[in-house]
Amino acid sequence: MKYYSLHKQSPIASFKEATILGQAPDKGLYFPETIPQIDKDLINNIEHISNEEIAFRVIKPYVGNEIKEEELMRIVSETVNFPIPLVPVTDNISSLELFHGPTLAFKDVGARFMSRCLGQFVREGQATQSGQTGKVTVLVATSGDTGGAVANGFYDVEGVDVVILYPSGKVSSVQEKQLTTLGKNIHALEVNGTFDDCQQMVKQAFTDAELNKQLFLTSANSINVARWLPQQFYYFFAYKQWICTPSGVGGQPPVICVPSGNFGNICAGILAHMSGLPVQHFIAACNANDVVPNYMQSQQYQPKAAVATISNAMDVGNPSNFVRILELFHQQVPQLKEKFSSISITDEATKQTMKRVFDATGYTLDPHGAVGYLALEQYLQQHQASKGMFLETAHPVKFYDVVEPVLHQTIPLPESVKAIIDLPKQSTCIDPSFEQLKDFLLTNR
Ligand SMILES: N[C@@H](CCOP(=O)(O)O)C(=O)O
Repeated sequence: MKYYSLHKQSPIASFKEATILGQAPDKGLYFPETIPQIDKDLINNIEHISNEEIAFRVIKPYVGNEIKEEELMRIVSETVNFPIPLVPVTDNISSLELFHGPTLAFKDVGARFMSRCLGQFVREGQATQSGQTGKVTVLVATSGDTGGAVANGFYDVEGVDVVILYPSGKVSSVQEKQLTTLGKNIHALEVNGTFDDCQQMVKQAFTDAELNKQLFLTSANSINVARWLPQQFYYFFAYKQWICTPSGVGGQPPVICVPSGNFGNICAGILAHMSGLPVQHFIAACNANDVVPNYMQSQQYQPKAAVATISNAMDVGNPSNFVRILELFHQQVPQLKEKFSSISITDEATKQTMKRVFDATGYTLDPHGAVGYLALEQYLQQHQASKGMFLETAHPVKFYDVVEPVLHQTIPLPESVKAIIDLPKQSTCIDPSFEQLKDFLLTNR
């Protein structure tokens, strides 16, 4: 598999090159030259195939021979070694629980896969250039969940330093502890700005000649193909379970609703579908950050400053991966509209949904899941013959300060949260200034 830059001004890259670079030199996102078609046997017999094998067969065409088969099998096995259950919530809505990994969010899948691939390339000595320190510096911007997952995935990985930028005061207290308490090779920069400022500073770093002469920088956001592509796995795991539920047993493919911020997750789902995974329709559920819902109405893509909401991991005003979605549909809006809708949900409606669903079913939604649930419910009201699932992208405990007062319930702390909740935060405060990021990187290399 080869990857081209969506800006079409950079040389074609291999999986290894695209992983190591993160973003193409012309600032474009890498995109696969072809969309591999999944062997029909995988879909037809999926309920008899292990998650490890599904993941291996899905990712293998994207990796090619750049990682040995037995090594790739080890990487995918370690990536998906926790449960990803599909849980029925009502007669026509199920929840794909993606929060059973180490940092309690869907980002664990991509972060674990990418950290292991990059670790392998570093060990092989292929991730350094002359004049640099021999270390790779992973830069990542987070609105909440990516930071913790990347910190956990890369913690103590030899030859890799991680620098996480997060918007001060705009992530939950559990998310902040996850990304600021590990120490060792993990450094947190608390930026006095928004997620978009953080993302912009990170992207600028990849194009700064002086920085790139002295440091080997890469990205662990979903702009990196090794973070983005493995997110396809759980759409296949969802389908494997879906066909065994009353909703899927007649062969009707699901509507899938994805709480969306940077749009890497839903973009991976659409890619899986285009490779052959049966899906009826995709819904991108957004909070008040409604750039994509607006685009679907007006066909005008107008990024705007992110606004803070209770589903903070989706507080993104300029989603990086929407360009990949347009590319998947060859920039054809009618085809896009047939398969993809986007709905914006307010904070008030999010809270009401959390309460209503808990009272009616006993199911605890986190604020992101509640946005997904409500958007799906609204869609199904207009499409009564359909049934679907939403992705429950994070554990409600990550947002206990929002969830507990709404439900009037206490959410028990899992061991992984108990272990960090009282640890001191270690972070460096900076302004949303590229020069300050650059100083930090050059001083701390
Ligand atoms: N929602 C994200 C924002 C970054 O998204 P990514 O998938 O590109 O890493 C977060 O939680 O940080």
